[in-house]
Amino acid sequence: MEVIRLDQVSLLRRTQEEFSYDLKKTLLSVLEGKYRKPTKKNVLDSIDLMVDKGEKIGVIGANGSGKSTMLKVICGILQPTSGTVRVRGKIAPLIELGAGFDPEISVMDNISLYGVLLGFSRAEMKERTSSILEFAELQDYALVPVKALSSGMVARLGFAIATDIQPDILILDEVLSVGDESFKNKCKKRIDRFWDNNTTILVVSHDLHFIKESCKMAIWLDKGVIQSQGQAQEVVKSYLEKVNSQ
Ligand SMILES: Nc1ncnc2c1ncn2[C@@H]1O[C@H](COP(=O)(O)OP(=O)(O)OP(=O)(O)O)[C@@H](O)[C@H]1O
Repeated sequence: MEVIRLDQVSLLRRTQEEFSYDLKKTLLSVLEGKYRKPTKKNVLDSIDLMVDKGEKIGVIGANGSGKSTMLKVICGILQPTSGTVRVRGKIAPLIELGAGFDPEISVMDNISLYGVLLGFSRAEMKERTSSILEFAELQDYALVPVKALSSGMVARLGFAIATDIQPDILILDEVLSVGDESFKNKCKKRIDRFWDNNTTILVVSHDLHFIKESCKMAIWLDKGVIQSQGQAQEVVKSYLEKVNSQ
């Protein structure tokens, strides 16, 4: 059964020049005749993708090739400029952990808020609050505003909420670097459990050995275009051939 489908998905983003827009610099460059109109670039270009339930897919490619952007489009964090995205089931986006938190309200209230963003009801989140606090090891911080937590604690909380129950789809960006060593081990164990079950997993990584060993399928993105997709062993092989020939 198909759980993710992208049809002709493209996403335009402003280039860095426009991003760091500076009026004084712009005026000067106009006066000096050096002004260049800022451009937009296709960060994702006509992506077609179909993912079946339970598949484990590695996403590889050079820096800036659009891997994280594609995952964010699948999670609904970014809207494509054109094309359609269809996702069936509950997604746990382990990407930009805690980005949806409200720093002014308490850890407990953020658990409800974040859970609702992920598609769970408030009543459901209330029942799960204690197990989430326990996993995040933040029981003593339940009533503290999130702005008073360290960044590692925020990431731990985000991870604990998103993975409290087994998601249908797990989105992982890079090897998890959440919290300290002992917390990392705890996260790894939880993810390994999802890996053994029927969860659909998409993982971005530069660790090609890990992708070959852990994922059956892989996608190679190059400048926003899918260069190749198929068996992980084959895709990694052709990616390495291209890299080594440069
Ligand atoms: N907030 C942003 N505003 C404008 N452009 C962005 C933004 N975030 C990323 N980009 C651009 O989108 C392109 C793809 O970035 P993305 O982060 O998806 O690449 P990536 O393949 O995940 O790279 P990496 O391996 O370095 O993590 C890059 O050219 C980057 O400069």
